[in-house]
Amino acid sequence: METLGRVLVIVPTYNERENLPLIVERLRAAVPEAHVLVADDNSPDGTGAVADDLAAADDHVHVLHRPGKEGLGSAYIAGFRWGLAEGFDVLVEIDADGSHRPEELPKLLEAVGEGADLAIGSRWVPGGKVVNWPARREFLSRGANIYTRVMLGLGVRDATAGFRAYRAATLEKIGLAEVNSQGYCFQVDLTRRTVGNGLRVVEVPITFVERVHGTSKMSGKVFTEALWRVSLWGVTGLPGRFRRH
Ligand SMILES: Nc1nc2c(ncn2[C@@H]2O[C@H](COP(=O)(O)OP(=O)(O)O[C@H]3O[C@H](CO)[C@@H](O)[C@H](O)[C@@H]3O)[C@@H](O)[C@H]2O)c(=O)[nH]1
Repeated sequence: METLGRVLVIVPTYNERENLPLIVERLRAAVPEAHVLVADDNSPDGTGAVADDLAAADDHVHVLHRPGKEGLGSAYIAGFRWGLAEGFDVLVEIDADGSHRPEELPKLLEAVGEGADLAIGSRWVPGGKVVNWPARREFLSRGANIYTRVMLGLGVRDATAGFRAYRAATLEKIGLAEVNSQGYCFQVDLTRRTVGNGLRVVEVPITFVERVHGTSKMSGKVFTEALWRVSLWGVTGLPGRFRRH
């Protein structure tokens, strides 16, 4: 297995005051050498101030304050740009709410170390599962992934997953400047760009646990954006049209 270099875990937050200290503590324990970047969209509940306190107490924790709620995709892109500028070699996405278990991050990093350009923590491969998700959410996620597979033919079972590890070189290659998807379809967008560039995607089975504190930011707007964008990508071209070489 190759040495990974410096790892940055990006945690996007919108109203995650209760969850943030827990996830940061678990991340720091699970992968002590990794740095953590909280990308907060000026959460009304004061998550930004909680993040500042965590950063003041730990030199491996950093905060990106953004002026207002601009969506998950835009928060991650800002985090990626920060991480690439700081010279990190692997950039990780994880939800703040504990749905993704930091204790499973070493498995994702191992997959990158073994040659994956993108490792996805997947609910829908053998060995993957969801715990405590309402039937409606499970139906929506499974349905969205089946629809995405049929429309885009990416060969990925959990293209909407939000627990991921990217090589920096992957993010540099896939054209972040052209990404304008905002909600959860951002995950599909980056997946199709990675596949379209001929890079290697590996799905690692994970257990997704429904949050205990706070609420999901899933909304009609997020759902509608995903539906029309995936349809558009499906009818306008194969992943190959994003190939940059
Ligand atoms: N900065 C910022 N963060 C946001 C925003 N919207 C959501 N987040 C943060 O993004 C993470 C995921 O949001 P949730 O609202 O908790 O997501 P979910 O409904 O549990 O959705 C999960 O499943 C989706 C579908 O499979 C995934 O696409 C998604 O990434 C996530 O894993 C959380 O840490 C949340 O605070 C935003 O506009 N700005």
